[in-house]
Amino acid sequence: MFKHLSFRARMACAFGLLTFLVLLVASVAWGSWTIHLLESQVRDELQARVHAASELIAEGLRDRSSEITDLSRMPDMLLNGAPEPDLQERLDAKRALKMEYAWLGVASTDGHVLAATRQMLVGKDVSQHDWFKFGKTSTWIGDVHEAVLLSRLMPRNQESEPLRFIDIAAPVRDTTGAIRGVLCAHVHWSWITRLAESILQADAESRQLRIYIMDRHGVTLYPFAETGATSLRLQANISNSVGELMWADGKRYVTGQAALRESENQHLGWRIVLRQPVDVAYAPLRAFVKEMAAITFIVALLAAWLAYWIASYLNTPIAILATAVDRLGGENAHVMIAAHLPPELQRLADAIQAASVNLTASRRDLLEANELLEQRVHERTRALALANEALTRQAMTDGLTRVANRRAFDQKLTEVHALSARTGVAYGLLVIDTDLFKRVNDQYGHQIGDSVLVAVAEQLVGSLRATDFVARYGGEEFVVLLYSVKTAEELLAVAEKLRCAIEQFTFDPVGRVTISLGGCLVQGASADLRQVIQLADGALYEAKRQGRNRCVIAASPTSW
Ligand SMILES: Nc1nc2c(ncn2[C@@H]2O[C@H](COP(=O)(O)OP(=O)(O)OP(=O)(O)O)[C@@H](O)[C@H]2O)c(=O)[nH]1
Repeated sequence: MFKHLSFRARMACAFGLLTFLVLLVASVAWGSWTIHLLESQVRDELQARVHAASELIAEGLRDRSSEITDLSRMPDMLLNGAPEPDLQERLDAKRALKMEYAWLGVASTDGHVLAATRQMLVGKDVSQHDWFKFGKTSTWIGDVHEAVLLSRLMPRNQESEPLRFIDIAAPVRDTTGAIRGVLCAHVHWSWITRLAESILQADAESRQLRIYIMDRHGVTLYPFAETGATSLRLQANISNSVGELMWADGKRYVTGQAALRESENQHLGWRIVLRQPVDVAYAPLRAFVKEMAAITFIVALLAAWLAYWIASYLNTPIAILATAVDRLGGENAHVMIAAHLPPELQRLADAIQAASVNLTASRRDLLEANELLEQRVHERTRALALANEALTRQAMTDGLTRVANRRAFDQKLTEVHALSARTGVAYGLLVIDTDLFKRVNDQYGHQIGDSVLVAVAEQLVGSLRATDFVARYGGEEFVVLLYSVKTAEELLAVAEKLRCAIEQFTFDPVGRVTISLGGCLVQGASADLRQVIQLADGALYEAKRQGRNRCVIAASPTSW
């Protein structure tokens, strides 16, 4: 898949992947840490609040308990079993001062109310009430309960909810320490719940924060709507805890709980519980995760661009080297790498430049060698041509007289005859025989005979125009082709000229030598070659017959 990618693309992919992985790991680690931190903040806040509520209620109960204890120790509250005269006013004053007191009263040792705020329940028998039973021995705080006797006598703030109290009772003793009665205060349950609610801020509803007061068995005491329900299994051994718990409604809540701090005479076992739905509590986390994903995406884009830029930057020197290597294969292999490169690549660049210099030198040498070779080939070819020409000339030249031989004559005659046949221009043919040459040989020897033949050839050539053709036909016979003659008379004149030239030449040591000539004027179209030769030979024969050293021109074949 990657093998077709360029080096730059591969590096960009590698850098991009690496950056992406680093980002992924970093964002996961950072995200996990931040989520853990935010979760801890949510839990810590819940725990702090529920702890504050617990402390508020504990402090309130302790203060009320102290107040009732102090009040019960008022000297001479019950004189000889009867309330002192202004006890009624004192109880009313206390209630007026602390509105959480619903009712304050003092009962005799036989359980009859002797004095009470607004004289409510005075004379009533309370001997069966817990507060009376337990209050006779020490200060006692009772669990929440609905109003029994007072329910019809006292106004209710919330019609939907029954009047509920907690009781605080303390023994009333005389100066000897003997029990004279029991002082009891009914404290509004709503005062407790307000203390609990007070730790919730204005945004509690929007954040769906809800506070509970539960007894030691997890039965809900507050809020009223869930009173008696067991909404949550409490963790009995954990006085202060916070965590995500499944509630009875099947939903998960971040739940903080704190056991009520109690004094010796207090055995309520309440737990204050504060809960918030998990999805609401961790909503900021979801927002955070979205923001983080967006930031990671943007950073990944930037990283991808950065990776491409780095890949391009790193690839630049390699691209320069690759271009230089490409140029090595070009016509001009001379490479100059001027870029500033890292040391490792600079070594490579130096090697390429050195290779370029060597290559250039090698090419120059090769070029020179080629030129030299071409020159030699040319010279050899020329020499061969000359040799061929010489061979051809040799093959066409008579070895003794250096004029053309019979083969050359046959070839020339064929060409001339054909040309004449085509153009209609006549040519002349002379056949020349050295007279009585046998005697020369016999008398002077063959070598002298040869020199005579050579001299005859020279005289013939010297007497003719350069354009005329002289050949040795064989033995002591020569032939001449003449292109410039147009009539038999002209041909005869040339023949006579040749005859005279030989006749007048002195052949050393032979002296005079004569030749006989037979000739004919030919128009190529009028006869074939064989006829032309026979005609000239016939004329020569006639010249011999007439006594030698003479010229005979045969009649032209056209006239036949
Ligand atoms: N030295 C020499 N002699 C040659 C050569 N070719 C031919 N001869 C001689 O030339 C002579 C020709 O003799 P013949 O044919 O009898 O004719 P002739 O003696 O010239 O007499 P006519 O032709 O009748 O005038 C012969 O003796 C040949 O041997 C040659 O190349 N060199």
